[in-house]
Amino acid sequence: MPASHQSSEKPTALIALADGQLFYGKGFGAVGETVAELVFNTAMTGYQEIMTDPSYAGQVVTFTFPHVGNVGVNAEDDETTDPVAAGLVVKWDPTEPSNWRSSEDLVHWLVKRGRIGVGGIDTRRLTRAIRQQGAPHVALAHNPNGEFDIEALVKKARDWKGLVGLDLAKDVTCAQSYRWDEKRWAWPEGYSKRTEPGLKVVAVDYGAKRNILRCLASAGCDVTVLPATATAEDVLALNPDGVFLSNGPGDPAATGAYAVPMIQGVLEKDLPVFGICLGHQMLALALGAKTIKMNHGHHGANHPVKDLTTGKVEITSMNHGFAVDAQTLPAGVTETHISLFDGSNCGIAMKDRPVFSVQYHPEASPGPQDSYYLFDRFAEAMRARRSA
Ligand SMILES: NC(=O)CC[C@H](N)C(=O)O
Repeated sequence: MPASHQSSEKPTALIALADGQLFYGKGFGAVGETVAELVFNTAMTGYQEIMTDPSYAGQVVTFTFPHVGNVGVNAEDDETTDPVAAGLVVKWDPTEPSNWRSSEDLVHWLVKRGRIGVGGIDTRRLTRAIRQQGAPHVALAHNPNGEFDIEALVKKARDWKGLVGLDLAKDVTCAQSYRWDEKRWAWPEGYSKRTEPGLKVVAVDYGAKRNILRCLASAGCDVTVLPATATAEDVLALNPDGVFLSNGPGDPAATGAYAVPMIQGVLEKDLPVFGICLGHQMLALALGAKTIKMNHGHHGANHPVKDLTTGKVEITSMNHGFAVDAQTLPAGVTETHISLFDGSNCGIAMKDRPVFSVQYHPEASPGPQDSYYLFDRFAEAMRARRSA
């Protein structure tokens, strides 16, 4: 069993919460400081996908599962080019990786990519603090000589303005449009390319995870990705069969300032539209509903969701700190999915139109694959429109 950080060792990392609570640990990865919102994730696998999920911009992730780093890091599982989460907090220090796909260990990967890790933390206590006070603002510091200016760190955490009102999609979106043809990973060939003619999908990138694009390709879509600030004219000029709205970081209300007019322009045409997570929230805003900040959000790979249209329960992957307020859904829009943890909204659809979205992550990366059917539902809607 790896030893967690012992209190007799001099701590080399500090997590300072805005309310003054301090958590000392052992630093690894990059040296330095960062200020962010602190969330916890309950997934037992997929730390690499979690660290590289662009929706985690502005957040430090506490892993409630203790064995993080044990399968190393590989060249295939990044959800975007670099880690986006601001840092990670774990109970056990990462051990030597053991996995046939591992090409690097987590610690060096974090060093190269400038992300701080903190080990030896009582993550149950920290998670309880997050649940009790709502996702706190924190300053994370890693200093090998163990010296910390505690007051300054607490002040930095306190002064940080937080995610409400913050548009981060602009920071993580692609700079230019591009085509995507890689399909989902499968044994034994790994990733393969879509070669057959496909349904033309424009995916608007607010911080898209690669596995979402792969799921679209596997469902038969010929995907063109456009930057977050694309207008309805840009989207419609490509004459798509359907429009996809991606996940992404930050406050949907802030990103909605430019995304909502684009979505409303697209909705004037009778096109299938599918949104995931931030894309779900912005579709809801475009339809006239409101979003709210949750207490500590949902982050994990074990979240039960009920599909109200079929009565089926799916176990899902989630990562969101905002939610659509179902009370504000206008006439003509139904709630299609709810969380069985807290009843919060997890999906909407327009009545009589193939326009729908979910709050969770059907691309399952990391997490269960119960919800892949949504990509097929989107593809079927596009095929139906073509043959109408
Ligand atoms: N995964 C996502 O797209 C997250 C959406 C949004 N930033 C939230 O935290 O709720």
